[in-house]
Amino acid sequence: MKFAIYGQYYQNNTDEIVEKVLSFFHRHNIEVIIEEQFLNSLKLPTAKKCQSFSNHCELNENIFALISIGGDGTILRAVTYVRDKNIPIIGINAGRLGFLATVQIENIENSLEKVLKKDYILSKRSLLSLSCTPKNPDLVDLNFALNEVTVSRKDTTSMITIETHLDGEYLNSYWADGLIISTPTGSTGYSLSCGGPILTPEVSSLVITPIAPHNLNARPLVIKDDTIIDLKISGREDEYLVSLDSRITSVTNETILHIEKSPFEINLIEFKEESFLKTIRKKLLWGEDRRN
Ligand SMILES: NC(=O)c1ccc[n+]([C@@H]2O[C@H](COP(=O)([O-])OP(=O)(O)OC[C@H]3O[C@@H](n4cnc5c(N)ncnc54)[C@H](O)[C@@H]3O)[C@@H](O)[C@H]2O)c1
Ligand SMILES: Nc1ncnc2c1ncn2[C@@H]1O[C@H](COP(=O)(O)OP(=O)(O)OP(=O)(O)O)[C@@H](O)[C@H]1O
Repeated sequence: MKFAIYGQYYQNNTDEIVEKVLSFFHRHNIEVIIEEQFLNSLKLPTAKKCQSFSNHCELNENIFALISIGGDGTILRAVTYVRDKNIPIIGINAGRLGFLATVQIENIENSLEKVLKKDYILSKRSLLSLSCTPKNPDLVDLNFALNEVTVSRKDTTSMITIETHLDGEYLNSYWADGLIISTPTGSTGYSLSCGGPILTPEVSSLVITPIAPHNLNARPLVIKDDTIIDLKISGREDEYLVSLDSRITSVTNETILHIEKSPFEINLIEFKEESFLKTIRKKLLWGEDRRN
């Protein structure tokens, strides 16, 4: 059995967190491989003895799970290493919200113990894939998103028009700052901030949420997740922005975006005491009513 460790940032407490993880695995005689840049940032002597990986090709199906140390942003990056390899992700929350990264630092050992006993739930998360006509080199390799694909205006305060087709049929042209196509996982991220509904992770749906539309009659729309979405954008500037989770690039106005569900899923390791419903209550204060 072998585990991979990934982190994006080095902070005052990073060595302490990694030390907890490594000493647990050392006690259980389990091999660990650490992402190269993260490993180089660590000062911990025990970490220096571990092997490293520097890209997704170096992770294979022998890895039992990838441990992401950081916040939700780090999990989104961790997905770019795991891709379609079926390696589950465990998120240790060293950040603020930690909506996807649910293991708290004080529960590291307890949670890893449960992983070894297989006392966990694999939460299957759908992703979105993006392709463009004509092709855009920036969107060939990392063309998938766990949270959402967003289009938004660039270098202008002027709104853009987003002509939207679902399975080839015209839906409408949003006149707005942008448009979010969100997975169930992403429904608690950017889409939520723009008035979108929360989807539980297992539903087979996507949400189309406009960003500040100048219409009273454009509301978030829930659609089947096997729908093929085509977007054609026009506006005063020649380019607009496309983002996949936290990665962003510019695209010219003539480009047509094709968005559909990815052929693979990401498995997030969850523990019974940190279910999705508990997480929305705890981290989004869902349903909190101070009067009662
Ligand atoms: N106005 C907004 O709410 C807004 C704007 C831009 C991006 N985002 C979100 O941020 C993500 C990128 O993360 P980043 O770290 O690069 O940006 P960031 O540093 O601005 O952090 C975004 C915040 O969104 C939270 N978040 C991310 N994914 C989430 C999810 N699935 N459910 C609940 N909360 C979630 C993170 O915990 C963090 O607090 C995007 O995928 C998008 O969902 C939100
Ligand atoms: N390896 C790490 N060690 C210690 N702290 C970390 C580490 N990675 C991230 N953090 C802390 O978490 C913060 C946020 O990290 P990250 O970008 O992964 O998440 P985020 O998208 O901002 O989401 P969240 O709201 O969950 O923190 C960082 O600014 C830092 O304070």
